[in-house]
Amino acid sequence: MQKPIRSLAALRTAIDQVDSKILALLSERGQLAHEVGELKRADGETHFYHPDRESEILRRIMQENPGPFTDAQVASIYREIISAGLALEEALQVAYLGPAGTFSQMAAQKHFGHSAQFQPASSISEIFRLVDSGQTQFGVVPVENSTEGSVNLTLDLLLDYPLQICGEVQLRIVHNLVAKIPMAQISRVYVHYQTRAQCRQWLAASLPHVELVDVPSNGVAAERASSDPEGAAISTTAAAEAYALDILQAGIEDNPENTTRFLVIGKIATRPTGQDKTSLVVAGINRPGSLHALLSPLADANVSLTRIESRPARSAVWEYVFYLDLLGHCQDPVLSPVLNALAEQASFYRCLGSYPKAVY
Ligand SMILES: C=C(O[C@@H]1C=C(C(=O)O)C=C[C@H]1O)C(=O)O
Repeated sequence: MQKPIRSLAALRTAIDQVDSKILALLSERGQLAHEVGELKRADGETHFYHPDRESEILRRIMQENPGPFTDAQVASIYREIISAGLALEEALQVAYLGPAGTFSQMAAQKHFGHSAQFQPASSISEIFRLVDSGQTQFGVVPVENSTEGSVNLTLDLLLDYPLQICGEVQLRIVHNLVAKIPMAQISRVYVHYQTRAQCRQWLAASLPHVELVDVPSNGVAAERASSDPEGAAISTTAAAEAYALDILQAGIEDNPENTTRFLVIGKIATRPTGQDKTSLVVAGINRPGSLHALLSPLADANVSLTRIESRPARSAVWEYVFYLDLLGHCQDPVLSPVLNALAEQASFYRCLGSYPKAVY
């Protein structure tokens, strides 16, 4: 039998009733989270925030999602609910690479929700300084891009500071040509070097004769374009909005899958969730077969190595350290003895942290 077609007024009444139920449930959830906070305080815990528990919640919600919303949509709604509850218990301060409107800010908001307190930093080094000195509890730093590869400065700073990686965020990076003027009037494009590398083919094909001006961030690119009567920028939609620029062409990145991975740095350790990654820095003795010897405990135990990157050791010329990302948590019964074996083989070993894999 066909469902009777409901009138617009009836549908709106039904939506109002659902909204009231959602609101009552949100309040109930907020009250429960508050009680958890009270328990934690009574137990002498200094942190209310538990990224491991949050990623378990988001994964479960995505698994149970009946539609019509996508998994990413329900996850981001739940992220905001958790973030709002958290803000009532503990003000989380998070440093990101500013100014406002950058991908780092979007990554920070994707991970912590909009209710955290965000502090723009002028450089990646400053983010590490802010977290190390306790001025912010967490920082979000870019570590690799699927088109351009590693952010070397982040890798080096991870070794310089005694901080922990406590999360990762993946963000699809969409670049746009933005300006106040039509395409034909553009003589200059303000662009960050990473962005320029990710849009190289598009720039060569679409704007071959314009001057490309290097700027320190995608946000500054938009700012400069807004005060140049012949200028355009490659920037985010948020920065275009902030500086009243039009989007002349959206999605100009050469690789349609262009994604950046960010790390969350802080001083807390996360417990295993069953869906974790561990990041290490190791060095072998400089002789034939030493990398093979270092990695063989991983291969023997069937541990997945998701990334390996080498960087100059900076202690001696032509010596290297290796950054490894593995699947699993350092406290997992399988991984823990493997890491001990690896540490024994290595001339240098440091675990940068175990953390839940990016959820969406
Ligand atoms: C409520 C808790 O604390 C915080 C808030 C959470 C939530 O709103 O679900 C989840 C993890 C923590 O960041 C908890 O640990 O269960």
